[in-house]
Order: sequence, then C-alpha cells, then structure tokens
Amino acid sequence: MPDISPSHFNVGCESFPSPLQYQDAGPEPATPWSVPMMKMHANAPLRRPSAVSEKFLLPEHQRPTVQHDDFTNLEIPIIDLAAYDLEGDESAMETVVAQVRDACLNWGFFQIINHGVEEEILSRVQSQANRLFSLPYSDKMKVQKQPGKYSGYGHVTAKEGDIRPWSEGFYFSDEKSAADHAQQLWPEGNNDFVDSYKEYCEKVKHLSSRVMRIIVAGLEADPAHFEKYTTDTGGLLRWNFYPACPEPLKTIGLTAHTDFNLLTVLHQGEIGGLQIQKDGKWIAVRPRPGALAVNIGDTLQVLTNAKYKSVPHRAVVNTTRSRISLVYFWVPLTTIDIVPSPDLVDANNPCKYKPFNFETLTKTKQMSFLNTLDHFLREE
Ligand SMILES: O=C(O)CCC(=O)C(=O)O
Ligand SMILES: [Fe+2]
Repeated sequence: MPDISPSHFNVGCESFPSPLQYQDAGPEPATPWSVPMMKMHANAPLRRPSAVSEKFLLPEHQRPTVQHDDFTNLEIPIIDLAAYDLEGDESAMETVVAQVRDACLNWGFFQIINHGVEEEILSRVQSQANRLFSLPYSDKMKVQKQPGKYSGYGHVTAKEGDIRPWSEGFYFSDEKSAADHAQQLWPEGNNDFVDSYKEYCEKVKHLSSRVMRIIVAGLEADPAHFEKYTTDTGGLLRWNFYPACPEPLKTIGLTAHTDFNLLTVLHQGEIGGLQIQKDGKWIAVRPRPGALAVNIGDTLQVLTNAKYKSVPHRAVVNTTRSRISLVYFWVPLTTIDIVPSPDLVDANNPCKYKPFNFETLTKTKQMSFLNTLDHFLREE
C-alpha cells in the first residue's frame, strides 16, 4: 500500500495535555491532578475537578447550543445493507442504491446496519481503546504522536494556538506502528491490541469499498474513474476519547470540520455526541445499537464535482459519561491528482475544482479544518 500518512492533524508535541490533566488546574497553568501531585500538595485543600482551564474554553460565539442528547425527529437515514447482497434480487439492490443516493444527496451522512462488522470485534476494539485511554498519562506519552507522523497518542487541533478540544486521540497508520506502540505501552504483552486493530481495519476497509460501490452505482458515472482512487488503497484509524466534562456547553470535544478522505466509517458507541450540520443547523445524531455511521469526505466531494457534499460535523461532550468513538478514514490513492469524474461535468455543472493532489489536500486541511475545499475552487 502507498504511504498514506498525512500529517492531517496537527498535534501539540512539546507537552500534549489531556483534558483530565487540566480539570483541577488552579491559577497556575496546567498542573496534573494525578496522585503524585496530590501527595506533593498533601496539606493543600483538595479542589474538586470542576474547573475547566481556559485552554479549553471556547469564545462565546463558538459554543455549542445543541447538547449531546438533544435528539429530534430529524434523523440521518438508517440503511439496511443486507438487501444489497440478496443473490439475484435486483430490485432489492436497486432499493439500497437509491437509499444511499438520497442519503448522499440530502445528508452526506447515513447509518448502516447489517454491515458485516460483527458486534464482537467492535466491542473488542472498544475495550482496547478503553484500556489504552485509562492508562496513566505518563504511559500514554511514551507513544506520543511525533511531528510529521500519523500514528500515536495526541489530540486534534486544526492549527497552533487553537482552543484545545476536550478529547484525546490515538492514531494508527499501519500494523507495524500499532505493534510498536503496544510493545511500549504493555511490555508484558497485549496481543489483542494489535490483533483487534488488524481485524477491525480489514473489516472496515472491505466495508468501505462495498459502500463505495453502492455509492458509485447510484451516480450515473463510469466506475473506472473512482476505481483509479480506490484500488490498492487503505485507511487510517483514529480512536477519540471524550472524558466527561464539567462545562460541556463551553467546550467542544472535536471542533467542526469536514473529513479529508473518500469515506469515513464511524463507530459512535452508545452515547450521543456526534453532531452534523443540516441546512445551517446542528443536529445531534442518535446512536443506534450496532449501526455504523458513514460520511462523505472532501475527496469524494471533489470526485463527484460536489454533487455529494462532505458535511461539517463535530463532537460535543457531556457532564457525566465519557465516550469513545472509533473512526476509519478510507483514503484515496495518493499519487494521482484528485479531479472530478468527467461524467459529472457538463455545461450546467462545470468543473468546480482545480487539480490538486492528496498531499496538498492534507496540508491545506491543517490550515483550514472546515472549508478546506474552498482553497481549490476554480474562479467562476
Ligand atoms: O467522535 C465522533 O463522533 C466524531 C469523530 C470525527 O468526526 C472524526 O474523528 O473525524
Ligand atoms: Fe470527522
């Protein structure tokens, strides 16, 4: 597989702080509230971990107003993929293709059930993620994400100086780095970390290409154009951990962004937090047990000449329950320019984007987390 390690997300490297470290920060900057620290201050009154450091406080106009469980009747489509595989039942397949087409046109996001990634592997990965994020901060820092590398422990920020998200992340680019990290974190051994990572990646990769075929089948465009980007490619994984937060309406778990890749497959867990933008409003996505969410990334938006949009989304936090999400970014082949399918370009829909490559896209994403593709628009 080609190198697909973009430095997509910038990570504060000198001293990456976790939200948990900051909860008890006093007037002095960032003091860990770990046990050794408490011992050092044995005579000082114990403060409750209720304050949130300024590093995490959003300016008022950027604060979320929709809470993690503010679900309404406006829900992203839930699509059952089982019908797509019914041998010989063309109309069932066409129904799925049409449902996916509508979801892509109207939402850019949908949830899928009967997707083939078994509950068992999802919960194994989830428990490895729990195990990792529960490690002491100093252990996690042993595998801190390094500048220019995709894998390791870090947090997402769009660029230096941005307000810190109320989350921690763990990034995987390939099996080798996963194995190296496991070795550093658990010298006594933890094979299931790498095994479950590997198995999960294989399954979601397979699922991603299946969903892509369904998407392309609904596009009235030659599949060969899309196959150029999807043959022989792979994905990047990120686990997000959002600790419970005393001030969920003043902070953000993951700031509003679009994904850079082709397609994202997201396991939200059972606790709400994911929100997407629909007609300029934020909507809380209700987690469905066993479902996976899929969304269109910037790359697919370009390949479809913006017929399908890469929709802004974010994650909010809550006061009582921490949350973990598992995110698989299926990325395009990196060596060719990203250009729209010629079948989706005509006099009424002129080509919207200048050619650019994946590396330029990921660099631009670091500067511009949200409106990344505006940088590549052709002049009217
Ligand atoms: O945690 C979530 O629900 C959203 C995660 C996400 O959008 C991302 O990691 O790109
Ligand atoms: Fe995302």
